[in-house]
Amino acid sequence: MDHMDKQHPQILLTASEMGEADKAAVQAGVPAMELMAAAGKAVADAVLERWSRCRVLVLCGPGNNGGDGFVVAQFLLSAGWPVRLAFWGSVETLSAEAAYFYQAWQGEIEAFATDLLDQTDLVIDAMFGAGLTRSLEGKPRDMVDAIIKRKMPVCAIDVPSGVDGTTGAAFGLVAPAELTVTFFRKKPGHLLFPGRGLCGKLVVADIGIPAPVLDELNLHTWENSPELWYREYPWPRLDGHKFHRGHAVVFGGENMTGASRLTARAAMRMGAGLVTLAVPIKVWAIYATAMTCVMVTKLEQSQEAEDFEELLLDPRHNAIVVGPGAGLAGFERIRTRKIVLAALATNRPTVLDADGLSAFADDPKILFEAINGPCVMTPHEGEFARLFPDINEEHAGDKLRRARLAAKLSAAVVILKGADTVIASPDGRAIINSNAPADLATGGSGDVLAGFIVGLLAQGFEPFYAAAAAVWMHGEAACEVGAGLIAEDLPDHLPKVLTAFKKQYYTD
Ligand SMILES: NC(=O)C1=CN([C@@H]2O[C@H](COP(=O)(O)OP(=O)(O)OC[C@H]3O[C@@H](n4cnc5c(N)ncnc54)[C@H](O)[C@@H]3O)[C@@H](O)[C@H]2O)[C@@H](O)CC1
Ligand SMILES: Nc1ncnc2c1ncn2[C@@H]1O[C@H](COP(=O)(O)OP(=O)(O)O)[C@@H](O)[C@H]1O
Ligand SMILES: [K+]
Repeated sequence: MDHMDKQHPQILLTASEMGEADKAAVQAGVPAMELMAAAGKAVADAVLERWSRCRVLVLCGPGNNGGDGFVVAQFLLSAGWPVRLAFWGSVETLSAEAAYFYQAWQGEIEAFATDLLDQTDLVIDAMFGAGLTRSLEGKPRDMVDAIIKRKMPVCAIDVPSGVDGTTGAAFGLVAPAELTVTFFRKKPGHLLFPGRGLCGKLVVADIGIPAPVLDELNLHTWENSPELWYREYPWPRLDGHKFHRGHAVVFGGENMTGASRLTARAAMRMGAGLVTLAVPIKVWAIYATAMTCVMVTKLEQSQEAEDFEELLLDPRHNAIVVGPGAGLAGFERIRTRKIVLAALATNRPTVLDADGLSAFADDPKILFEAINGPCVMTPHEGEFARLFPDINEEHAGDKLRRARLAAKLSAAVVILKGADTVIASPDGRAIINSNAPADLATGGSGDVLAGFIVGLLAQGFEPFYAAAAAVWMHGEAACEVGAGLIAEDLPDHLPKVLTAFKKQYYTD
């Protein structure tokens, strides 16, 4: 836990946390004026680097986002670019620093009008920042509408106006940016959809806020990176043997037999010393012929759950996964529930995925009450809605909060999957993943993820870190495979990912 440092470059700041950091910086002696000057310069530098000289329109809003816009405009003008500036707001309500840069702007100040776009090649969106909580209306809205219709290139300051920096939600219309320049640290809304898709390339600029100001804040959100968890990673011991690396147990069902096979193979690849697939006797042959390094064990007809319990009496079976292909049709639902409850009763690290979650849709409380040990749940949005309908409704549009509340309610680490997977701990910490390519949207990739997690749990990795590490490795493996990825490829590309990871992070 100690390594999830608040000063980490991976820490993410909500709009109000950014405000607090800003205040603390000013108290520490960095003038607000200097912060704004540095912010505007950083944006201008990023524009000069990305675009060649062209006609720029800077759209300034009523707050400090607009203040940054005045600075950018002046820098670009001084660099010899043709710049026009339009302001929507009132001079009287500008902050002292924004008012200063308003005065310092050497060009004309025009009113918002969409025909300004006729003579424009590049728009600088300095209308609203990350703290916006309602839709744009009136002139700013008309402007955004026109920018979208004309498909104009946009550089956004802090966030594309209309995106909530804290949640990534979009209020009404938002003009997508090609480049977004934000300050000091990323905000969750840069990583969560739809915000992430509207930011284009994201640049984080240092504007002189001293990192130690973060120590005083109560921060608990990070962008996923090995930096957060590599120090705790269960590296194989030089003198180790397979029993040092744990023994994962995977339950496999009768119909979707591929799912748990993917899970079992993924657990082996992740480094579990041994993996046992426990399956109903009538499908045993199917599994046994398909698996090689994975052991396949039989569960007797109509007493599968009891046999599963018996298997778990052996304390060397130190991590369990139930869900992929477990089955929900007819009697299978009851069996899946029993198997899940048997796993949870051991209080050993358990991963619940897919059917292992959906089997409790009628009464999720039974599941939550049974969770008394380390547990990682991996719902996709559909499964999440089944287990946490109230949280889902009440906090629609706020994935980070939904995952956090679900983790708290269930006392499990919750991995809310998707293109912007969130990993939440019951203690309130959360990590947003950002390395997963869209190629992962393919059947079976979630089953592989469940296997990666259990593989790390078997080796003794703490569940929150195991969850974050597995999600990151999953994304890296998918990047290794590239386009055309099928789920089978993921475990088989993991060795390259693990090797590169070890090369960069292992220290004896
Ligand atoms: N450390 C920092 O926090 C720094 C922040 N800076 C800039 O400051 C910005 C934040 O400034 P502000 O807090 O002033 O926020 P904004 O610039 O987003 O402006 C908020 C203002 O707009 C009004 N408003 C909000 N929603 C509206 C709507 N839908 N329609 C009409 N008016 C609306 C609010 O009442 C408020 O007056 C950041 O995005 C960034 O660009 C930079 O100057 C550098 C330093
Ligand atoms: N567009 C996307 N970009 C990145 N990752 C994605 C995307 N869509 C899905 N994923 C990831 O792929 C996996 C899919 O899991 P899941 O929905 O359980 O599928 P399945 O049940 O077929 O295995 C999850 O890890 C999810 O985060
Ligand atoms: K903006």
